[in-house]
Amino acid sequence: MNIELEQPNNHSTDIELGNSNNSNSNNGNGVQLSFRNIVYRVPNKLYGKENSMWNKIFKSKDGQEEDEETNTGKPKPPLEKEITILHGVSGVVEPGEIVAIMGPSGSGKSTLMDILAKRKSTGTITGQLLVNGREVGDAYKNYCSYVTQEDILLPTSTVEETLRFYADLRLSGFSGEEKDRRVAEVLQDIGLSAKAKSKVGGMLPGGIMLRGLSGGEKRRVSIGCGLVTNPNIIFLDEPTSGLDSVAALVVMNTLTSLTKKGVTVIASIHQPRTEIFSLFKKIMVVVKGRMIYAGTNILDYFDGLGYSCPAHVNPADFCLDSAVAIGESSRYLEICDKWLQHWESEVIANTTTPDHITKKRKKPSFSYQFKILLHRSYKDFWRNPGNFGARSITAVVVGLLFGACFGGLTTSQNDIQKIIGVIFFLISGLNLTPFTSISLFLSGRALFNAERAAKIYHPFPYFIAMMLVEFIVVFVVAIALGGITYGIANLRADVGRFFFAMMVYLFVHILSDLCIIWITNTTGTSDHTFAIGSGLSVIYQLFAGFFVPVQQLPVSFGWLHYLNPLYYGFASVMVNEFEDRELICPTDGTPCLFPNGNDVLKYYGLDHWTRGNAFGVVVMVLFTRSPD
Ligand SMILES: Nc1ncnc2c1ncn2[C@@H]1O[C@H](COP(=O)(O)OP(=O)(O)OP(=O)(O)O)[C@@H](O)[C@H]1O
Repeated sequence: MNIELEQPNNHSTDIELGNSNNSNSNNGNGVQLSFRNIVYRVPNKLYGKENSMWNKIFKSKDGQEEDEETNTGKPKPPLEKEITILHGVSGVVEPGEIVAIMGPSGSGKSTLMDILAKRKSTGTITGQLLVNGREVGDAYKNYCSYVTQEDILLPTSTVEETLRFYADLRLSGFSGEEKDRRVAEVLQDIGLSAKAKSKVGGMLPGGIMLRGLSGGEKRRVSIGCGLVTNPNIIFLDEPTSGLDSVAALVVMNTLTSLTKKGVTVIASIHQPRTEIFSLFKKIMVVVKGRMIYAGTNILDYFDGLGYSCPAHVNPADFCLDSAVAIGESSRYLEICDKWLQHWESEVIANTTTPDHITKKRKKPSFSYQFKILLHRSYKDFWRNPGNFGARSITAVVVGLLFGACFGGLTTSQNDIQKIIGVIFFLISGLNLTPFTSISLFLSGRALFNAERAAKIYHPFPYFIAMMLVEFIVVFVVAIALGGITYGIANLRADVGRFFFAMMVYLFVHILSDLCIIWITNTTGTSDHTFAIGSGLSVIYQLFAGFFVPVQQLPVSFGWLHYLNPLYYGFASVMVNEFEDRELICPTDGTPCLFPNGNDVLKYYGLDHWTRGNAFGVVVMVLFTRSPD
């Protein structure tokens, strides 16, 4: 990212967020947001390819490039290294104003809003972004909140808990009572005091539907999350999209009531109905990355350009249609220039800068973030027992089935292959179980991404809290599956060796779980996670040393087993089971293949391992992978 917002003459401000004393009221102190000459460019990914393609097509036979002047008449294509998305956009939003950013699809509304909310992390941005006439640097985010189009909320939390979570993480330094009071105020602001104890609801990971709030109510909870910090400006990406007309109007009334408390509301909208359109005090129209109007009387302005709104036509529809028509007309640039001149000569001249306010916000410590995140994860875990239930019941059933197949094994030669089989299939089963949680990890990822975009916590405490709760399931699954099978299969009867085997199974399971979490977070889709994860598992199992002892693997890729954590898990449990163990030889004169467990280890190429060394590698792999 390359942000080059120009510094105005005024110096950057020291910012101080109200402490507990001003938590009761909303700011009362709206802020003026002005942006000047915002230009946004992104690299043109097609630049290189397009260049060579056009060169091939339009090079004449003698190697000269052709253009308008040559006999083909075809113009040379514009081969710019960067695409300009916004071309010098300027505007002012006054304190307590409610502003709609409109424009045809792809005109740059979301881009402009992301830049105004300082959420753009790619491309080059130039221009000025001023709060009450001053540049406020990194502290800008203390002034504003951003509400995304999707309501990504934790379904198992109540409305009150959701807001309290934001209050805990964003109102550092406030006492518990002050946070409660702030949450109560926000509940009132969004009109959901009566639903404070209702669960948000929605589709739980695994497909169970939890009954909860309506779409409009969820949208208001999302707005509430943004209001907890008492922001001066709130940005909303299409706040009414996806809602029925009544719910959309309720959301808009909520936003309008905020402006009466001094909050500045800026929303991108598509085609609102007339009642909603009329609630916006100012309309900004962006067409092809340029502002063509920003003001309170759009219909008159368009009328002056020759676009008159017919009677009984939704003015929002009319504005959008006119914007499209302007974008396609030959007068487009002329109209943009006209607006620019008007902006420079009249709007800037008549704009006064309100008094400056200061805001400062303390960040909660990592340990406090961890505490809050752990508390929420723990509650979510118990309120959504489906995944835990399914995974632990499956572990018990599979353990019993393993027991049925491998029950009551002895150390006779006939049972040795079965002992090795049960050891391998336990490792393999624990490697595959995390696949049942892909949807759980994916929903966690969506929530994490949304909350991280709002920068309410650091990923590290989130990851540790999430893993600690996940550890409960992993522990139960590993011990249930491993313990039941170990007991019924009558593996080596030694308390120390039993606990050692359980430890290895637990670590192999944690490692496999982390692997699936990592793939889920990287790919972001269940299909890709399943494809990559299952491919990896097959390779891991193939090279674990069970199907083909490692010394018998082809030399060219036999080394792969060194990279395979399942191999080390398998090796440590095998050594645990067989080292220095007398095995029963046949008495009928049949040759005795493995008179001692050490012979089994030798046959499988595991005789150079101690159980501690092999387990040590599993632990090492776990700790080198966990930061992922
Ligand atoms: N990082 C980027 N790289 C390349 N193109 C981009 C990038 N960001 C935005 N654009 C392009 O800029 C244009 C404006 O995008 P933007 O999402 O702001 O439009 P919009 O007006 O919000 O559209 P819609 O109403 O359909 O959401 C689009 O053509 C988009 O493809």
